[in-house]
Amino acid sequence: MPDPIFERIAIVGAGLIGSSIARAAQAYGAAGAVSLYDSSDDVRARAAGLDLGNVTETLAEAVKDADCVFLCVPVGVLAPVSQATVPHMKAGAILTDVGSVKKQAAEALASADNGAVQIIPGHPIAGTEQSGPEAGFPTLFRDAWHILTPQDGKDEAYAEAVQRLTAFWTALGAKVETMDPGRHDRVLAITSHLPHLIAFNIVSTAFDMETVEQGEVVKFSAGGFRDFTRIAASDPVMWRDVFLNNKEAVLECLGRFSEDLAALQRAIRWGDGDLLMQEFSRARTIRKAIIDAGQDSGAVNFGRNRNGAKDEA
Ligand SMILES: NC(=O)c1ccc[n+]([C@@H]2O[C@H](COP(=O)([O-])OP(=O)(O)OC[C@H]3O[C@@H](n4cnc5c(N)ncnc54)[C@H](O)[C@@H]3O)[C@@H](O)[C@H]2O)c1
Ligand SMILES: O=C(O)C(=O)C[C@]1(C(=O)O)C=C[C@@H](O)C=C1
Repeated sequence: MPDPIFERIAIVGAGLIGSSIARAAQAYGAAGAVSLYDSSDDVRARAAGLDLGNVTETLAEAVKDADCVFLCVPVGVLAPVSQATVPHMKAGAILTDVGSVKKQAAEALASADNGAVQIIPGHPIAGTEQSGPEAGFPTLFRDAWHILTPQDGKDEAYAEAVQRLTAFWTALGAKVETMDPGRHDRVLAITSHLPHLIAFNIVSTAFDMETVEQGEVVKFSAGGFRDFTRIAASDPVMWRDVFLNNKEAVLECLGRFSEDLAALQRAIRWGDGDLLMQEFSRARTIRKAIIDAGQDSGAVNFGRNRNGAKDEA
């Protein structure tokens, strides 16, 4: 095994993402030691039985000797968790996060800046609909993008910290790219946030229709609907926080989406088969381009199963 990138890392929030980082860091030798803390007594007890690293009873204990601290909590609590974490960190250590929204995360982490730690927000574009410490797996980040949104106008020590964090995620199998947080939030609004909103909504509509159709919606649910229910099974707290903290970009996408949906509705009403053909063919081309990009560069991470295998075109 190569030398670890960090002697010790700390993970705050031992759920799907936190436990996957712990597993991957150990499996690929990217960290010499791993400490974990979670505010839930139940999660701490479960994590302690999973061989993820040293599960501590306090936040301070977990982060005090860490070279890099990963905040893996819902984005709504990033500010208070950062403020509770930074005073216990070593000088020069890195504070990063995995939040699905980046403008708000950058502000939340910066609110705890004491001038002694290196703050580098981040987001792995990899996940599943599961939550909790049992749901994590070491190959989650393999071939997936990891986006870092470093702060502007920093010194050489900061650039070195960004390089080290990049090396860590690369060791976990991810492809690292840096981006402006606002741009990240606009891109993710259409590729991740809106699809989740649509899934939550369609499942909710089906739930209401279940009563009208006397239990036959669930009984005869077909493949397309089942795929939506997987996404809609995602953690409600995480997604509430995503929408509340990426409001502007999501509302912008939703406006355009509603207009395009209305055009399809109109085409169905007026029997405009040409328009339907045109739109559906375009969508098929996009799906093919995504699959081809994934095969060429290994950079697209979707439809990943727990074993890390990709889905088929
Ligand atoms: N689930 C995904 O697919 C995915 C993908 C990429 C990024 N993310 C981001 O990762 C973060 C974590 O998501 P997850 O899916 O691992 O969720 P999860 O529910 O599996 O884990 C979150 C953990 O954080 C803990 N927690 C909550 N508040 C805390 C606090 N104040 N102090 C310490 N621990 C606290 C919870 O007890 C829980 O165990 C979120 O910010 C989410 O946006 C999720
Ligand atoms: O595969 C899934 O279940 C996911 O929803 C993962 C997914 C995504 O939308 O692609 C969800 C949220 C993230 O912040 C990153 C990845």
